[in-house]
Amino acid sequence: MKISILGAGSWGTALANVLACKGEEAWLWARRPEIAEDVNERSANSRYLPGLPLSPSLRADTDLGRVLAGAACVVLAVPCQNLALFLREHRDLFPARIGIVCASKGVELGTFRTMGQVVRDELSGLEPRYAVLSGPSFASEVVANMPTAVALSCADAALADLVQGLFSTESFRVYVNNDVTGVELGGAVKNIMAIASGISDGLGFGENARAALITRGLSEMSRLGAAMGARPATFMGLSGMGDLVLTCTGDLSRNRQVGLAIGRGQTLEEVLAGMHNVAEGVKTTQAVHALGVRQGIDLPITGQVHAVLFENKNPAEAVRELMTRPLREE
Ligand SMILES: NC(=O)c1ccc[n+]([C@@H]2O[C@H](COP(=O)([O-])OP(=O)(O)OC[C@H]3O[C@@H](n4cnc5c(N)ncnc54)[C@H](O)[C@@H]3O)[C@@H](O)[C@H]2O)c1
Ligand SMILES: O=P(O)(O)OC[C@H](O)CO
Repeated sequence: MKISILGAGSWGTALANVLACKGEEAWLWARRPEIAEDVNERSANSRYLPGLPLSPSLRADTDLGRVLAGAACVVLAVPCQNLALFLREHRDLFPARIGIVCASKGVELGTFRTMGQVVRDELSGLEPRYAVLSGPSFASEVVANMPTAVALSCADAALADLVQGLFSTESFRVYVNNDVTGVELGGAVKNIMAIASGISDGLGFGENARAALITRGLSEMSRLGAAMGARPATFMGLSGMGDLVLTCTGDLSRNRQVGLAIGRGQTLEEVLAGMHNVAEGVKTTQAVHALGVRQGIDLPITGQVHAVLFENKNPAEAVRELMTRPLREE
């Protein structure tokens, strides 16, 4: 069975490699020819996963038509803010009723669309079947075959079964649920909390502060989710609490690294200028903050991260304001 993975950054490559290692026919679409060449000739993606050998059977190609032709299933690993345009430009290449597995985590700026909504809108008429794969999963650990568990959410039980079986290995365990909105929002909001946690650590605050941010971040994520129709229990799972803990504490998180640098005194522009990977939490902070304001949902940590990133607020002052808000019940 042919599976096409679109986006040859860290995560698309890692997921394609899981499939290739299992003997599945995984075709990775790369925007840049030098990445396709690195994968095909050296079984490596030195730009995004330096020092990590990939399966010799993994194939990459820059021709999207060739990658998509005859695919049984398509995995999307393109950054969230670029996904709509990408799908719009290439929609003619997508087969009707194709199974889509979105692996990107974020909310679209300006429209507040989750990636499921983006896929539905941009591929309307083609009736794609949609699933989202999310959870605590650093790409480099997945490529190194370290144990990882993720959530796959899908309203279509047949597609859920197929994708769960396709991706599951001894070191990559896939759990299934059908709360697509909950899984998507968990994956998006945890990136904002990872920036918050990085800022706190960068300021020199301790483990108490980080634990508070994780716990109150979970509450914030659940509040937003409830307003958007997600199930509260979903946020206690891998795509909520699991990913929140990983990215708020794990230094492999790019979002946490953005926060750390800002807490230590760099500006957002300086941090982003020095990164070649996407930190989805930056734009998702703008999107979720605006969504919260519009819908009247109380999102205090998101609001303070937004103020630090985009309103020039001093990070220490942001922490002080969070600590001195009106007292309330937990
Ligand atoms: N890296 C991880 O550990 C990890 C794990 C889980 C989920 N994710 C999610 O996966 C998504 C992709 O992240 P990543 O880590 O692979 O990012 P990355 O920065 O490593 O790579 C991004 C990839 O997207 C491509 N790209 C950028 N703009 C594009 C466009 N306009 N059209 C087509 N392709 C474009 C780049 O060429 C690159 O191949 C993000 O939403 C991220 O949150 C990442
Ligand atoms: O590096 P980050 O912060 O984008 O996090 C990567 C994954 O989302 C972790 O599950």
